[in-house]
Amino acid sequence: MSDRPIILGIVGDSAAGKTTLTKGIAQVLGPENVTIICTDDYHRYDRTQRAEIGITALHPDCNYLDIMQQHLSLLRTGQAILKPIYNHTTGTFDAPEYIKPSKFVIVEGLLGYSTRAIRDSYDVKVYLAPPENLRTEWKVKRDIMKRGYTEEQVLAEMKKREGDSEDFIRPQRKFADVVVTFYLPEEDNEVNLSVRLVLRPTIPHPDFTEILSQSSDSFKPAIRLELDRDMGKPVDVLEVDSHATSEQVNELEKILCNEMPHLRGFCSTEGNSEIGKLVGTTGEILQSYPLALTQLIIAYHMIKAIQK
Ligand SMILES: Nc1ncnc2c1ncn2[C@@H]1O[C@H](COP(=O)(O)OP(=O)(O)O)[C@@H](O)[C@H]1O
Ligand SMILES: O=C(COP(=O)(O)O)[C@H](O)[C@H](O)COP(=O)(O)O
Repeated sequence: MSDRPIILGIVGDSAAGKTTLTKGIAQVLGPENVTIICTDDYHRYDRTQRAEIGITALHPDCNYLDIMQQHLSLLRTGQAILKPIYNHTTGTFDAPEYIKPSKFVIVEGLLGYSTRAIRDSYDVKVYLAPPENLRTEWKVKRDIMKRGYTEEQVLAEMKKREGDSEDFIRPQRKFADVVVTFYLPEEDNEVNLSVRLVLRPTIPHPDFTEILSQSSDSFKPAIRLELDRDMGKPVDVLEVDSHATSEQVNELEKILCNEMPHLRGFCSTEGNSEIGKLVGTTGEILQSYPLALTQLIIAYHMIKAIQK
């Protein structure tokens, strides 16, 4: 059993869904067992300074990556840090906060896999890659509702950031153990999101062969495991369609929960009504099976890491 904190990285561009997934995983692991760190706190410049210099928050030079790395090393050995705080409302920094790591630490942000030393700090690495049109929709709505911007301002900022997204954010995908893509299926009238999980062989995934055997060329179940390539390398891909039924979801949950008794309370067979819930872009509460299964699979890896 590991007696140091287990560290999960969640990386992706702005409004890719990092905070939403982080909260969902913390709920499965028990919020009292989880310390959440947002790496926006390691911005080197405040909003006014960034505008003056003409640099975006996505550029490595705009962040104290060295201090982030020091802090992750300390957290990994169970030591406390004095973490800066970037305030998204004011665009400036608040007084730093003292943080002692809990059993699990989730580190979410823009540049979490950009150096070798930082990457080596994690037990599990997740990258969020929604299609760009969906991310734009999420960012516009979220930044209007929560961060006080207008639609024009958000779109102009995204345009300004595009070069840095391409150069510094997206290349980090290749370092992830799991790449998560929520997307809107093409079928007419579909409003719920499906998920595509790229499972790299960098960590041992649950045994999904039972699911693999159910697929065939002529029959495409709502939950399926496929072999594919991602960034040129062979990977397993677990697809969960938005229209998967609760019975189909339960089958997958059983695979996870039989191996990991701690997760049992979160399998919907046991009737947990909270898993997969999220706050939508207009503040509405939604519930998604694809999100619930994503939360469970990542929580599975965190608990597995603690057992090592
Ligand atoms: N899995 C999801 N399903 C539906 N909507 C989502 C999902 N993830 C994120 N969103 C929406 O996108 C918005 C931005 O997500 P958020 O988690 O704040 O992104 P990030 O932390 O990466 O900036 C959220 O306000 C939420 O409404
Ligand atoms: O891109 C992000 C990261 O946050 P998230 O991933 O949660 O979107 C923020 O916009 C910057 O940290 C600061 O920018 P601003 O000047 O808008 O505060």
